[in-house]
Amino acid sequence: MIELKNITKEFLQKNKRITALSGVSLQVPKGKIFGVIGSSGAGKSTLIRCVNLLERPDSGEVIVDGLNLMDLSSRALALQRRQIGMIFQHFNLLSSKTVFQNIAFPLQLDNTPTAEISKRVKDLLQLVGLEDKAADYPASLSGGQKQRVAIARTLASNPKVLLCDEATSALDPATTGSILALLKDINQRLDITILLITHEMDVVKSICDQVAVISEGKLIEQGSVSEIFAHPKTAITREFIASSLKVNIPASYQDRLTATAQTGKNPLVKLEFTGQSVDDPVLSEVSRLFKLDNNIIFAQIEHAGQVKFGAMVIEVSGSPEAHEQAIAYYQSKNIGVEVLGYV
Ligand SMILES: Nc1ncnc2c1ncn2[C@@H]1O[C@H](COP(=O)(O)OP(=O)(O)OP(=O)(O)O)[C@@H](O)[C@H]1O
Repeated sequence: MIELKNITKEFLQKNKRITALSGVSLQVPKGKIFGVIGSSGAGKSTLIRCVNLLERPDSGEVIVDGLNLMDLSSRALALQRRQIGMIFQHFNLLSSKTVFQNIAFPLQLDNTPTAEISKRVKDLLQLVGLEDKAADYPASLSGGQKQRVAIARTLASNPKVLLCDEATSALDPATTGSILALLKDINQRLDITILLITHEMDVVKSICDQVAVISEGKLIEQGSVSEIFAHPKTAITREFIASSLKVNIPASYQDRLTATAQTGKNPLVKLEFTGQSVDDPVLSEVSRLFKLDNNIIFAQIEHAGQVKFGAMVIEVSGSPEAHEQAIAYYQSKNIGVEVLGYV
């Protein structure tokens, strides 16, 4: 549905050339959700804005639904852009118009008959769960509600493609979750292809089928989400994956934690499960084999695609020899092990 071929884009900043995108190629199959993740300044916004030619690449091809947008006249491009919806981090709603009027706006521009507009807006309000907000103004809505209005407004033109420019970055985690669920619902129910950019691996993990990692204007890795989580090839990708795991040691343990072993203290061990880790019941195996006990202090195990990954912090009792053996055992199963200290 979307294909970028060898896109290059440079900007001039104070007489200096900045390469925002260099040789970027990607394909988003129809009906899929494709995420592009990267840190600040990596080129994400430039990339997504190239898809509807809000930013015109210096070279390369932008093909959407079989049409090379770079070849189109401005009239033909304007028509084609209606097939490509876009939502933004800061919603971009018209503050002087009600929720209803905001959603109706693209339909009015299209000269849609009033009765049809009324029906379509009602259906869209229902789809995004805002039936009771039709007469409200954006200022009285929460961030999540504003983004729902923006999504409804974009869907009013029946786009085939939805571009999401950091659509959840201004929202709290719970609201982020509900907007991502709405995007997934729209993708499945209306068969809309979604390309999103984000700096959060959580977003990728929760709704994307495929992901590309962008760094300094280049796509350094891309593949299915489970492939990338299972076999990250670059340090940057590994960092993004690690950033979606937030290991949390309770204060009562934190207070007692010492860097060196002491009599009467047990090691506090962090285990990291990645796509390479063997999927065995390792805690009970270790306990049986080496006669030690594991007390789980913290655990976050998740699934992305078919891959299990996550982290766990355990307090391990038993002899020092048993601890050594357990650590070697975990390592043999490709589980990352780190002794955080002693408690
Ligand atoms: N209109 C512009 N004029 C000059 N330089 C620009 C312009 N737009 C982007 N750039 C530069 O291109 C590079 C990529 O910027 P871009 O906004 O695409 O990155 P990003 O990954 O979206 O970053 P962020 O997450 O901070 O928004 C940066 O060095 C930026 O300063």
